[in-house]
Amino acid sequence: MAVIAGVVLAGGESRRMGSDKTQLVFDGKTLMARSFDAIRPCCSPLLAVLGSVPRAVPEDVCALYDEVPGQGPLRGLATGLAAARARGAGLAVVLSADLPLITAAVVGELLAVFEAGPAEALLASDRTSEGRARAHPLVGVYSTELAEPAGAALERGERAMMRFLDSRSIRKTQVSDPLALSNVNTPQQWASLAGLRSKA
Ligand SMILES: Nc1nc2c(ncn2[C@@H]2O[C@H](COP(=O)(O)OP(=O)(O)OP(=O)(O)O)[C@@H](O)[C@H]2O)c(=O)[nH]1
Repeated sequence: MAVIAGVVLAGGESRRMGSDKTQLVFDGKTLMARSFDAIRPCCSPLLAVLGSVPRAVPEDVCALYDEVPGQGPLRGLATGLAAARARGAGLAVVLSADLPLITAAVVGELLAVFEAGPAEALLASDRTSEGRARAHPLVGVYSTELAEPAGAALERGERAMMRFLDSRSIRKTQVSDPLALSNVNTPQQWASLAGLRSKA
């Protein structure tokens, strides 16, 4: 069976949140743990890509550190894909660690769509309130062969993940549960999510 790694990027600084958002607890679990719960059914090995600072990771997860810290999610992606490839994985599901509503069902959908028409990456997408398609690069399936071009782009000074991805062969797909793609960046977003929950 093909090896599909599960990679969670969790090396950010959470400046807008003001405290480490990967360790915020939603429904009894940290956001980092929730991302791993979503990929665990389909993926092994499980890798957490931290920046340079150690963080708690689930027991079955291998913690890695960015090859060069402080360069943002594109470096986390390059580090995670290189480590996944070194462990024999041709593909990796890549998630951020700030997705309170992410589900294994969405991850399963992405893998099924990827297999139906492979590309270098398949990104989940939803629609903005103006109806424009919006891709979520940190909810996606990636060929681990992108590790090298991502590293080369970083060497050239590129930091913007979407600019790098737009230069590659990528596909986007709308998922059936767009709320699952909501990520939290600020205390206001976190509070409104908690409000949503208390109404449920
Ligand atoms: N490994 C790694 N992950 C990162 C890095 N920067 C951000 N991430 C992760 O990528 C995801 C999206 O991060 P952002 O919200 O864009 O950045 P952040 O640094 O966490 O937050 P801000 O400081 O508010 O921008 C989160 O899961 C972060 O933990 C990085 O330099 N390395």
